[in-house]
Formats: sequence, structure tokens, C-alpha cells
Amino acid sequence: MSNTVSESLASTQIEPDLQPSKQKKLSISETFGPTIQGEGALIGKPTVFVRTGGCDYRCQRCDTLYAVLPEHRSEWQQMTTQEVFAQVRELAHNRPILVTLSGGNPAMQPLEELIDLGHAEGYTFAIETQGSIAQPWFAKLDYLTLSPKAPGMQNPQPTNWERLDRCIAYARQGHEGKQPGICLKIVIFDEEDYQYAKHVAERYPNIPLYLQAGNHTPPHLANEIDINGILSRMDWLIQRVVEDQWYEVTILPQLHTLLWGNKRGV
Ligand SMILES: C[S@@+](CC[C@H](N)C(=O)[O-])C[C@H]1O[C@@H](n2cnc3c(N)ncnc32)[C@H](O)[C@@H]1O
Ligand SMILES: Nc1nc2[nH]cc(C(=O)O)c2c(=O)[nH]1
Ligand code: SF4
Ligand SMILES: [Mg+2]
Repeated sequence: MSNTVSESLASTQIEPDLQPSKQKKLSISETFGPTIQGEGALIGKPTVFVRTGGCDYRCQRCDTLYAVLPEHRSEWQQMTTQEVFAQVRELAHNRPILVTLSGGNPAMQPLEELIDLGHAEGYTFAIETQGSIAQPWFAKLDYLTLSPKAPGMQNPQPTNWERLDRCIAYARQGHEGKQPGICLKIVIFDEEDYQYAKHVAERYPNIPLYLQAGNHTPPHLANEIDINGILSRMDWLIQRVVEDQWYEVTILPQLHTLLWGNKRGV
């Protein structure tokens, strides 16, 4: 891991990871809600989810592999921005709501137009991404959650710290005098993951950090979720943080997982 802290890249230094896509359509795995945001800084907030299809990572412990693996591609719909926004509106009964963009990796999709369209009607936008692809339009978000992957997620690719820095730099450019709220969220399964999280905290001391108890239950076992296992991991995590007198961090479960297990679309 690199120890260089370079959160304050000048705007002129930032190169987009993906050039603006010629493909105008969005790859969509599902839209659902309103439900509550079950994770992180906005936990408990009513929201509609737009889940994009496709991811540049392959975390073996991913709870949403149906939006990641190519064998599910035929289930993803290629939709225009207007079609996606029409679904959001319908789900929210035409009342402005927080829209959470997740995936897969939503940073792979040209989502700027959707954000513009929604903002014009009072909707707000949060994104969940691992921070491996930085997009200039992060500046237009209301909330950016970056979830770099600790070893326990079993992602074969190591964290690209320079890319993560760039995601933050784009967000900090802001838009029309407003910057997105930025937070970091790390899934923790074990001590190695905990040490990874400590490193992230040292690298980004000014960004709120959330530790999320990992769900080790394979996603297809919707009815056999090991809630006691998740809660005992959370109990260990709380003890670990207290032992270290690490008082700046926030520890949370995935609330939707406790309520509804591995059920899809909640
Ligand atoms: C499915 S991912 C999609 C967005 C993006 N690819 C990412 O990883 O941030 C949404 C969130 O779920 C978390 N997540 C995935 N699998 C999990 C698991 N088994 N236990 C706990 N959280 C998990 C991810 O770390 C991320 O914060
Ligand atoms: N309720 C609920 N909250 C969530 N927070 C992050 C989610 C995701 O899959 O990105 C998620 C999800 O799938 N459902
Ligand atoms: S980065 Fe996110 S969506 Fe992609 S495989 Fe990992 S947890 Fe799943
Ligand atoms: Mg999820």
C-alpha cells in the first residue's frame, strides 16, 4: 500500500478514467423502491435504487453478483436516461426522493444526464462505488460513497489508490457552488480487513469512515442467512474499535440484510 496522501489534486491534473461513452444507453440490472438506504451515512433514508449492470471488479463475496457477472448480462436492460427516470418517477409516485445509484459499478455508466434530469425536478442523487473508476460527473452528485475493498471481499484486484484519490478530487470540484457529501465505507470480515480500514483512515483523515459488518452468507441462500454470525462479527468489531480507542469511526450493519436477508430488490 502506498502511504502518499494526495486528496487535493488540482482540477487540471485530473484525467477521466473513461472517456465519455458514445453509447448513450444505460445498462440497468434493476430499479426498485422506495425502500430505506440500509447502509452507511444515509442509513434509514427513504430512497429509490437504480442498479446498473456490469462491474470491473469480481469480489467473490459480493452480495449482488447478478449485477456483476457476464452470465447475467441478458437480464440487464439497455435503457435511455429518460426511460430510467420514468421508472424512478413511477416508483416514487412523482414525489422527489433520494435516488441511490448502485450496481455493479455505476461509475461505468454515463449517468450525468440522469442526475441533471432528476435535479431539475428536485430529486437528489447518491452513488455507491468501489472507487476504481473516477468520473467528472461525481461533482454533480449530492452524496458519494466510496467503498474500497478489503481483502475479505476476495476481490482479485488490489486497491488503486490513485484512482480513489481521483474520485475524491472530482467530487471536491463540486457544481454550482455545491459539493457532494463524501464518505468511505469498508466491509469488514476479519482482522486483516480491520487493518486495511485503519490504513484507509490514516490516508483520508478528513473523510467520515463507516465500517460495515460483512455478510458471509452466500447470496443465493436467501432463507438461510446467518444473522447470528453477522451480529457476532459486529460485536467483535465494536470491541476491536473500543480497544483501539478509535472514536472517529462509525460501525453499522446492513440494516436491509438484518430485516430481509439476501432478498433482492429491497
Ligand atoms: C453491491 S455493492 C455495489 C456498488 C459498488 N460496486 C461497491 O462495491 O461499492 C454495494 C455495497 O455492498 C457492499 N457489499 C457487497 N457484498 C457485501 C457483503 N457480502 N457483505 C457486506 N457488504 C457487502 C459493498 O462493499 C458496497 O459497499
Ligand atoms: N436497502 C438497501 N440498501 C442498500 N444500500 C446499498 C445497497 C446496494 O446494494 O448498493 C443496498 C440495497 O440493495 N438495499
Ligand atoms: S465491486 Fe461492488 S458490485 Fe463489484 S463485485 Fe465488488 S461488491 Fe460486487
Ligand atoms: Mg446490496
